[in-house]
Amino acid sequence: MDSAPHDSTPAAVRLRCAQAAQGGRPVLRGIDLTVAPGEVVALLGANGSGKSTTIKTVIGSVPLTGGERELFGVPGQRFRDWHRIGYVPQRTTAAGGVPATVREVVATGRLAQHRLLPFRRKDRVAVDAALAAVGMLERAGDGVADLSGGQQQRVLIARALVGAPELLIMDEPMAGVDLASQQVLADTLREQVERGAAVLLVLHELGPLAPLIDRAVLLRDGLVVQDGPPAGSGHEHGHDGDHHQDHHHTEIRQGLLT
Ligand SMILES: Nc1ncnc2c1ncn2[C@@H]1O[C@H](COP(=O)(O)OP(=O)(O)OP(=O)(O)O)[C@@H](O)[C@H]1O
Repeated sequence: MDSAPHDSTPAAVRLRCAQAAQGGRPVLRGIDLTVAPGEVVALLGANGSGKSTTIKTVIGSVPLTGGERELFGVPGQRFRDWHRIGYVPQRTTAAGGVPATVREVVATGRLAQHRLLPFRRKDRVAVDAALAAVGMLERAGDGVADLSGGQQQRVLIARALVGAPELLIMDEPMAGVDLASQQVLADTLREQVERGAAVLLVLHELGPLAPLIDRAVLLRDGLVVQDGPPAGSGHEHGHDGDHHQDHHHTEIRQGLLT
């Protein structure tokens, strides 16, 4: 969890003064964001502050109207190595009525890997391993529509993990997830961090993931207003009794940002 990037190793994610609009209205007004290899960064902020839009500019589904984006040192427009990135969208976008089994959904996470060649044994092994990692192997043949919200979330995470990505991007992975699934997600994330993956995740509160977070980046109205170790992590600067120094830290500690 060394957050200091080596000079020769490009950041997994770099946004510089990123600007973006939603529905014709400016939403990001100049975001600077870096995720180093192996680093775990949480994006926090009130509803509408631009967290999801920031994630979407990183993966390219919302275009920048200004500023720059690099993935693994490559300008966003030229980046093609999508197998290096696992993405877990906000669950509402992938839920209801999908007529697919758990195994089929997770298998789509291998598409970038084998470039339209038929699935082979190692793909099947990878799918089973990802399902086992999130405790869903025994549900592999079930329809995703029959699962609880927390179980669906585990399936989406298995899909993102099945390609062993170097960068895992997750939008509110804990939202609407039961406690048992939250624990599975925290354990899964810890395993990814231990194998060296970088992680960028949107969170409403740090909650059970707090011990895994290297940096918390707080957004407000499309701007970064705080970027540093999460309060209470033991990494933060400052002195005991410095209560007045930074009320954003207090917001992060409380994890209540709305
Ligand atoms: N597809 C869209 N069309 C129009 N406006 C949008 C769209 N998506 C987001 N917005 C607006 O952009 C702003 C930022 O939204 P964004 O989803 O990035 O915020 P957020 O910080 O992720 O909040 P939340 O916690 O509610 O998801 C909000 O005002 C939102 O209403």
